[in-house]
Amino acid sequence: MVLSAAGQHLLRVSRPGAWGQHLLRVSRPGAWGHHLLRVSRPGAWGQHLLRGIGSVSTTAKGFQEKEIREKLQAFPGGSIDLVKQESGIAVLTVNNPARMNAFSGSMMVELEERVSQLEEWTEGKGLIVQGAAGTFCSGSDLNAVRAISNPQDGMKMCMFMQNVLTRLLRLPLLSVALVEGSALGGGAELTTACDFRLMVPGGMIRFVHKHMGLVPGWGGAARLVRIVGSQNALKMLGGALKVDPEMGLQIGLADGVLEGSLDGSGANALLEAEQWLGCYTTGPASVIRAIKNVVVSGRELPLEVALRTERDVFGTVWGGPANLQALASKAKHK
Ligand SMILES: CCC(=O)SCCNC(=O)CCNC(=O)[C@H](O)C(C)(C)COP(=O)(O)OP(=O)(O)OC[C@H]1O[C@@H](n2cnc3c(N)ncnc32)[C@H](O)[C@@H]1OP(=O)(O)O
Repeated sequence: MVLSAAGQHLLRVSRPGAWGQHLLRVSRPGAWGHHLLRVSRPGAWGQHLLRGIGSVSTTAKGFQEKEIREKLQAFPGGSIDLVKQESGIAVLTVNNPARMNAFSGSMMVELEERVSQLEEWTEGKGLIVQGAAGTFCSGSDLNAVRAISNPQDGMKMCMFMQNVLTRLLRLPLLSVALVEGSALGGGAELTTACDFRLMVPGGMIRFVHKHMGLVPGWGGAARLVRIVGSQNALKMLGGALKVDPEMGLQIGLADGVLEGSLDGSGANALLEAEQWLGCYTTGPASVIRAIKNVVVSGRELPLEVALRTERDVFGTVWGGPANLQALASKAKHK
């Protein structure tokens, strides 16, 4: 259900007149340029609203998702692979090693499809996002970038990726970016679309946009400010800083440093990441997903709406199987 009038606070990045003329407005609902924060509301007790709080509107003026999908498909290569595991932790792999896991156009479209699959995965609790072959992701495929370097197409690609990454972050799963090797440009933005970042020694997160004559456009700057604060974000973007694991920990970008691969296959780092994430995903899916939902609403919604959402989510777990079992076991929390 789309939030109704009083609670609707919409963050809109809108465009007056021609493509390329950017105006950043924080505004109220009504006219054009919608980025809607949607929450679903349970009709009755026990009804699960854990589809997450959000599909993002793709109806912003000038943005025809079908059209941009077709355009992106014209730049093939690589894949986005998804493995859903019995443990409730899925692994999403950015797979284009010949181009250091750069995002081709078809990979952008595949990412959207994988996010849709994860939105439908009701048993899921966690997600690890990694790159293939020991490196994370070198951003958008520069061959595709060159071919769609006109402002209209660039803006459409930007909106497509911004929507997809917003949906990724809002999934009712605790998500981790496993950063082995380099996360550059759009790859750095991708790391911020996860709840946590784990870095492997030698790993690097670097917003190289400035050197490309750009700023982040996939939502990476907005998310970065929320993660490390505006001072650090300014330094990272302004200096195109190479953030290694040590600096990552220091500024709060990294949540942990792993030992990393023993054999260069990435297997050990993935195992370590699964163990790390397992500390937070142990327990019933309904509860873990509810935890993510209340945190996302607290982070993204105005307080009044977040409190209402929290009540609604609370209603989905109160008196539920996990709650009743805990009461029956007279659990002590020493
Ligand atoms: C959203 C905005 C954006 O994301 S803009 C894109 C930002 N990213 C970049 O500018 C990355 C540019 N690439 C690099 O700096 C280097 O290739 C990095 C990733 C550091 C790897 O260096 P190095 O280990 O020496 O390998 P290399 O340069 O020989 O690369 C191997 C092959 O991969 C390719 N590659 C790499 N990155 C991209 C990319 N983003 N798009 C397309 N191709 C990429 C290289 O061109 C190279 O290909 P080839 O072997 O020469 O055919």
